[in-house]
Amino acid sequence: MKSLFSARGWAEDRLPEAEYLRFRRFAYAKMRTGLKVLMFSMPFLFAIGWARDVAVLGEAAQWTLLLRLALVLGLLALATLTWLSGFSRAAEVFGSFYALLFGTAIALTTAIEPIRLSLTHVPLMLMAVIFLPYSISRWAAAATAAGLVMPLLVLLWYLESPAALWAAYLLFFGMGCAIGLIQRRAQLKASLDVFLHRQRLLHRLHRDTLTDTINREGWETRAHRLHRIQRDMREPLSVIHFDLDHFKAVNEQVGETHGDAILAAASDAMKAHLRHGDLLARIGGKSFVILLPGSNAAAAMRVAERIRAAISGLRMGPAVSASAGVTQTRSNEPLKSATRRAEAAMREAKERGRDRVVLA
Ligand SMILES: Nc1nc2c(ncn2[C@@H]2O[C@H](COP(=O)(O)OP(=O)(O)OP(=O)(O)O)[C@@H](O)[C@H]2O)c(=O)[nH]1
Repeated sequence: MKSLFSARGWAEDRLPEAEYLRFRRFAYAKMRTGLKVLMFSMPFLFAIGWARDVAVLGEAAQWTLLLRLALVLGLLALATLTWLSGFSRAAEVFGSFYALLFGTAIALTTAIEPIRLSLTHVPLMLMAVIFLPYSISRWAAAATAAGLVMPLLVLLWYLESPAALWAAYLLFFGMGCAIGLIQRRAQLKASLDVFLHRQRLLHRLHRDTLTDTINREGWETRAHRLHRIQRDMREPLSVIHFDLDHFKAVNEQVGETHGDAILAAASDAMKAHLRHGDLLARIGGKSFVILLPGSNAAAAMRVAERIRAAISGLRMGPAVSASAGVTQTRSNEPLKSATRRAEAAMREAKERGRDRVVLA
C-alpha cells in the first residue's frame, strides 16, 4: 500500500536522498506550471459558473453556491498545499494533478450547463471512467463502463435530480482521484526510468574512461556550478592546473599503451590527495584541472606540492614529472579568468625547469 500512495516509497529504494530530490525536481517541473495555471483559473471558472447559475435559475441557484464554493476552495487549498509543501507525501496523494484537473473540469462543465445532466457532462464522465481506466488496462475500462458508468448514466438521465447529480460527481471525483493516483504512480515510474537513463548517459558522456575522472564536458557543467556555490557562500575556491612533463618523450620511450598506464597512475596520485567535494577533470591529453572548494591559495599550494611529489615518485619505467600552476579565485571573478591564470602559472613552471609548482 505504501508504494501506491507515495512515489517516495519505491523511488527511495533505488535512489539516495540527493538523487531523489533531483529526480523530484525533474519529474515535477512541468506539473508546477500546470498547478499555477489551475490555481489562477479556478476562481474565474467559479465566478463564471456561479453567474451562469444565477442567470438561469435565479433563486434556485442559491443552494449550489455553498457546494461550488466548497469545491473550489477545497481544490485551491489542496493546490496551495501541494505547491507550498514541495509535494510532500500527503499532498502528493490528495493534491494529485488529476484531482485538480477533474475538479476544474466539473466547474467548467457545470458553468456551461448548470445543475442538469446534459451532453456536456458526458465527455467529462467518460474521461473519468473510461479514458483513465483505459490507461491502466483495457479490461479496467470495460469493467468500469459496464458495471458503473452505464447504469449510473441511465439512472441520472431518468432522475434529473440535482442531488443525484452531485452524488454522482462526488463518486466520479473519488474514482478519478484513485485512478489518478495509480496512473500517476505509473507516470512517475516512467519518469524515473527516463531520469536514470539520462543520468547514465550524462555520466558516460562526462567521463574520461582512461583515468576515470570527468572530461572537459563534465568539467564545463560542474565547475561553474561549484564556482557559483562557493561565491554565494563567500568561501574560497582555488584552481590547480597540472600538466605532465615531456610526455612525448615518455611515449616514445615506452610506447603509447604504457604511456596510458602512466597517465592513469598520475590521475590516481591526484585522487589520493584530494578531499571529497574537490573536482578533478582531465581537460586535455596530459592536462588536468582541480577545483578545491574551501581552500585558499596556501592550502592549494600544499595539495599541489604533495601531488607533484607523488607523481615524481611513480616508479613505472621512465622518470615522470608534472608541472602545476595554482591560483585562488578572486571575488566576482569569472572562473575562466582564474583557470587561465592557473594555466599561465603552469606554463611558467615549465619555463622555470618543470617538476615544480608555481603560485600565480
Ligand atoms: N599515451 C598517451 N599519450 C598522450 C595522450 N594524450 C596526449 N598524449 C601525448 O602527450 C604528448 C604531448 O606532447 P607535447 O605537447 O609536445 O608535450 P610534452 O612532450 O609533454 O612536453 P611539455 O608539455 O613541454 O613538458 C604527445 O606525444 C601526445 O601523444 C594519451 O591519452 N595517452
